Amino acid sequence: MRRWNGWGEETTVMALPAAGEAFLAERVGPGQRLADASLAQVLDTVPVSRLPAHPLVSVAAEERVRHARGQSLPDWLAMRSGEFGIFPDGVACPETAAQVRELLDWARTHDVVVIPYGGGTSVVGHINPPASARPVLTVSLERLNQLFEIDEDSLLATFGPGANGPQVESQLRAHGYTLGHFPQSWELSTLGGWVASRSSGQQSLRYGRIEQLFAGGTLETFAGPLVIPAFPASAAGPDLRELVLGSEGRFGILSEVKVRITRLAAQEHFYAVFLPDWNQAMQAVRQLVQARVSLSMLRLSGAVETQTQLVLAGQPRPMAWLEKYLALRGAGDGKCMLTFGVTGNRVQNAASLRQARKLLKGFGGVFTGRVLGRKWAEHRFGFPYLRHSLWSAGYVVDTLETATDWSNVDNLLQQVEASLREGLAAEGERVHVFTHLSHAYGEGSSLYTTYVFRPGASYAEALARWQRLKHAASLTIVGQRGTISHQHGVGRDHAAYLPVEKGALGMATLRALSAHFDPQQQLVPGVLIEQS
Ligand SMILES: Cc1cc2nc3c(=O)[nH]c(=O)nc-3n(C[C@H](O)[C@H](O)[C@H](O)COP(=O)(O)OP(=O)(O)OC[C@H]3O[C@@H](n4cnc5c(N)ncnc54)[C@H](O)[C@@H]3O)c2cc1C
Repeated sequence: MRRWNGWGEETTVMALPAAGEAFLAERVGPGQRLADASLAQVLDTVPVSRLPAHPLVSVAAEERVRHARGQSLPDWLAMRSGEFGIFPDGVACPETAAQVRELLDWARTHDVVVIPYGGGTSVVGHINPPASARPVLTVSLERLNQLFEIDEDSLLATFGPGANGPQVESQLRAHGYTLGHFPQSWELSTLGGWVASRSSGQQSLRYGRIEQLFAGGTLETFAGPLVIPAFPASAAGPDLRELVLGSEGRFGILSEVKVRITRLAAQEHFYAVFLPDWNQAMQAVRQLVQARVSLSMLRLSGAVETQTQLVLAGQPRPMAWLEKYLALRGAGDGKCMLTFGVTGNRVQNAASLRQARKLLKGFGGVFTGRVLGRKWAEHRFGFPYLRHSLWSAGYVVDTLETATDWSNVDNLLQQVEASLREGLAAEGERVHVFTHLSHAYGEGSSLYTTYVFRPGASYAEALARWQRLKHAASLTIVGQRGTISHQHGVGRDHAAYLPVEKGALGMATLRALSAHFDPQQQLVPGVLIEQS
């Protein structure tokens, strides 16, 4: 069963090795454990629903608790402390597009606020019910998860929006296809959520971001259904898919999603290479993508992330041998690990691997084969579980991400890291910060930063610390030419920083679109566009 107060399946655990705990204690101090609330305690705080009865709407307390929060750090603290504050008044799980329509019509009649809910994996406060005088209905698309149609000539597949990663892939793989969209939240996040929040998967280098995969579909809005047909390409004016991508539920509910699919590859392997220092590593990655070497993923860890990963691997002896070997080959202190994948047929993969190895060798890269790459692939969806073991050990972990052009990547990285590292200095606290580049493009790269800190003596203190860190990093990002989000979206947590990026006219355009599709502002108010 899915955890009600954290990530993933209750039975799945990713342990923090003893060496990992010691490593963190050395960097930020001994852990500080806070007591968790029980589900029974939280259920006692759920108020009576304000919604009128409807056959598709459940007002059961547990259902409302389980759909009240996503996976952001404030969500995590709310769930662990039991202080949710606000719950949706009800949860509906439509099974057909017609039921989605029916629920919107009903919400309009009864002046109900509506929150489209995919997998609830948002990390920026997308799906949290707002404080509102109107009742709030969460519409979970989880039962609308089928593959409706597959066009094998055109490589197009039509799904219900609530299909999560495993449901998308298992239904496509049965026919020999893949979508190739693998965000780290793949286990729980959904097609509709990916489109609505402009998601990026780990293998976007081969398959593209969701923008490239989303071919069309239907958005049910308060102004009626917006049907977007799929074309291989079109010059028929502005592309309406762009209205839906990143709309974060503000314009309507996706009830059907058409995606571009790919035949399953014959072969796929992941490899690890260590580069002597950050500068050479970054140049190597830039050249790999600009030379269009055909890789399916790459992830370049900075020196601190590399060191942290080797400790968290929990195998001190083999890692010590590896480090000795790498140092002998010129990748000592300051080394950076690059993990990359090749996907295709044997001939294509052999050629790509040869090209990549040759280029990386020119930057002092030490090739270590497939072992670490295989480990990455095995655990690629497992790392989010580490938040639990870190929490039990008394540490808070969160991540943030951005993207910028190559000429600014290093500057932005250094500044974001510094803003986090020094963010709690006034109260004498240290923050362990590390970064990787996860999605590289010809013109620039995404930056994905993880930070670990101690919660302090109370939940309120933990939240205040996070707010300070998040605000400092967000100001740095928008002030230094980064986007406020490369893949997590805007939600509530980034909404205040969005105007810097979009400008006054851009924000006015978004507001006008929202008013057009949702005149009474019933769809996730406060998300994407701050309430005035
Ligand atoms: C551990 C972890 C790892 C993550 N890794 C990645 C990653 O690698 N790449 C990445 O891109 N993101 C990642 N995320 C963020 C998150 O998974 C994505 O934003 C994802 O796209 C959200 O999908 P969801 O189905 O869970 O949507 P939800 O969280 O349920 O909703 C997100 C937004 O989409 C809207 N929405 C959902 N479904 C619909 C619909 N059918 N119609 C209209 N609007 C809808 C909601 O109203 C909300 O505004 C990660 C999150 C976690 C917790």
